[in-house]
Amino acid sequence: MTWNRPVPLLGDQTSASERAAEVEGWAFPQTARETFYDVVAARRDVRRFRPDPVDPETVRRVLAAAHMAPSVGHSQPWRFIVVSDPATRDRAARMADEQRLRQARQMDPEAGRRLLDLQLEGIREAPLGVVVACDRRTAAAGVLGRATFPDADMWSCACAIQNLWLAARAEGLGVGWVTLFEQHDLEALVGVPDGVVTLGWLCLGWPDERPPAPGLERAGWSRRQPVDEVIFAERWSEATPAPPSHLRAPANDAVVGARDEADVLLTPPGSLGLLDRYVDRVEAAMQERRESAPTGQLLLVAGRHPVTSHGVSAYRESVTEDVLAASKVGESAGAVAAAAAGLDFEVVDAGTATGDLVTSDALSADQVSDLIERGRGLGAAVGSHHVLQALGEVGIGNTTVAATLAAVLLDLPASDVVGLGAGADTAMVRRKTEVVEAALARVHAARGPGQLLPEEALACVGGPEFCVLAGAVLGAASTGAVSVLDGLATSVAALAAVRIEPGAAAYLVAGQRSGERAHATVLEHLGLEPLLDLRLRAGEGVGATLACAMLISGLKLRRGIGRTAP
Ligand SMILES: O=C(O)c1ccc[n+]([C@@H]2O[C@H](COP(=O)([O-])O)[C@@H](O)[C@H]2O)c1
Ligand SMILES: Cc1cc2nc[nH]c2cc1C
Repeated sequence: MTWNRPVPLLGDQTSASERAAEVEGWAFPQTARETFYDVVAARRDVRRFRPDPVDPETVRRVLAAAHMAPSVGHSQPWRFIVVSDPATRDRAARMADEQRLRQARQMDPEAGRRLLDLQLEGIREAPLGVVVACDRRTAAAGVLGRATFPDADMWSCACAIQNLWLAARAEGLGVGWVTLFEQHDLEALVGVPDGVVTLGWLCLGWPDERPPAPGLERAGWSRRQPVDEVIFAERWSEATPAPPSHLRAPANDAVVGARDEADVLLTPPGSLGLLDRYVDRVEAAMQERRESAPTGQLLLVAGRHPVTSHGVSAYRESVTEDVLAASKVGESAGAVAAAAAGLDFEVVDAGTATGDLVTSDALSADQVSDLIERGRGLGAAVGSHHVLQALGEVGIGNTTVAATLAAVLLDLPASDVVGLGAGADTAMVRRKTEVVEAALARVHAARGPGQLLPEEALACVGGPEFCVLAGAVLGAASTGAVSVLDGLATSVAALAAVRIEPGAAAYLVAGQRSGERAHATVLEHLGLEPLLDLRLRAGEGVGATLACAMLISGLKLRRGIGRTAP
């Protein structure tokens, strides 16, 4: 049965099939595009103006274009103070002249003379001045996008200036941007309050020069760099090259194909929220693998840790052996969870670390590379049968190891990474923190400052299951299979894997966020939002398995929901 596509009454009414049929359908006609590029190429910093007035309607069109500029978090922080009073323009011109003389004095005589030759009379001549101001009184943290780039509001105002400039050029008006002011002088001149800053003075009027090339270029101050000198491929060209990643994310057409496929369902696009985003990821992987049935396997990896001698776990080490044995007969939590979710199950003993982190490295470099290789083989084997690899671990004491590894990989203090593990009390948390601090101090003393390579971190403060799990992520990704992470330990292992091969990040799903302290931070660094948040601390891949069941339901929804006509 094919249903009518529910066309939304709001927003974008195009369908995925329309967009796919004509990817260039958003372009303007050829002549309009040519005109646009002509305007961009012909924009000049104009310094000489005719005294003729500018029609207020034209000024308004130009300012409205400025107001159409992009702004961070749609904050529209710009304000345009339009100055026509000749007395104010005179005072601004005098201030700029003063700065020009002051700067010329500090330059070598030749450059100074050329600065003095520069035309600044535009401030007096142009009938209008526009002081562009940025209202910065909203806290950066309150604006989407400014918490991380606090100056993005100023850049938004610069975008507005560029819009104004291009619109003015199209109208035949000239604009000259003058920043030869002391900030506070200009701000006082037009009376802006505290917390509002100016981006300079724009002279606006009919031009009395029509320069074919930039004035500073003609005056020999500078030249337009060839465009190829400012475009780098992939990375800054002076930087040392990143380690090559052999892994590739699913091709763009697979990712877009997965989304397009979802667009024709009889449900609002993206209605499954975060689950939809992860289903897109798995669908893209399945398209590349030319697979139609979503199946998965839980890989449960066990490890043993001499750090337990420091009293960091509420349980005896023998629990690890019990869980291993129970797994073999299908009675561990992980084994039962896998069966309940319809996943295949494999348990692997990765062995015992040889050091306690505090007095010696957990593993040798050779052990680490052997264990990673072993993991690669296991992950690739899972990937040869299944698109989903749920990851789990068991290892009494390994939350202390996971915390230390997270601290080393992310440069965090012990207090930010130590958690309750399988059931620590306050005294044990204190002891765990001291152990992590001691391990970090040993690493810093032995290796000095600077980041360790992921393999070095695994050797210094890792453990066998962490190496095997990191390898399993890489091995699965190499076959195009997606790894579903469980608690802190599997996530830290995935972080190490992504440090080894950045391409692996596209093949990860955060199954859950556990109660372990550092888990949220590690997931943030992986750029992953957790599907579930149940305060689990079961380990053994129980959370990953629950998330896999949900992913498989999501994939089945995708396949089962009725299709609509394009
Ligand atoms: O997955 C988690 O976030 C998680 C949180 C707390 C404990 N665990 C499990 O408990 C064990 C480690 O806890 P601990 O206190 O001995 O470090 C290990 O076998 C994990 O599978 C797991
Ligand atoms: C019983 C038990 C089972 C576990 N499975 C993973 N970690 C564990 C810790 C304990 C204590």
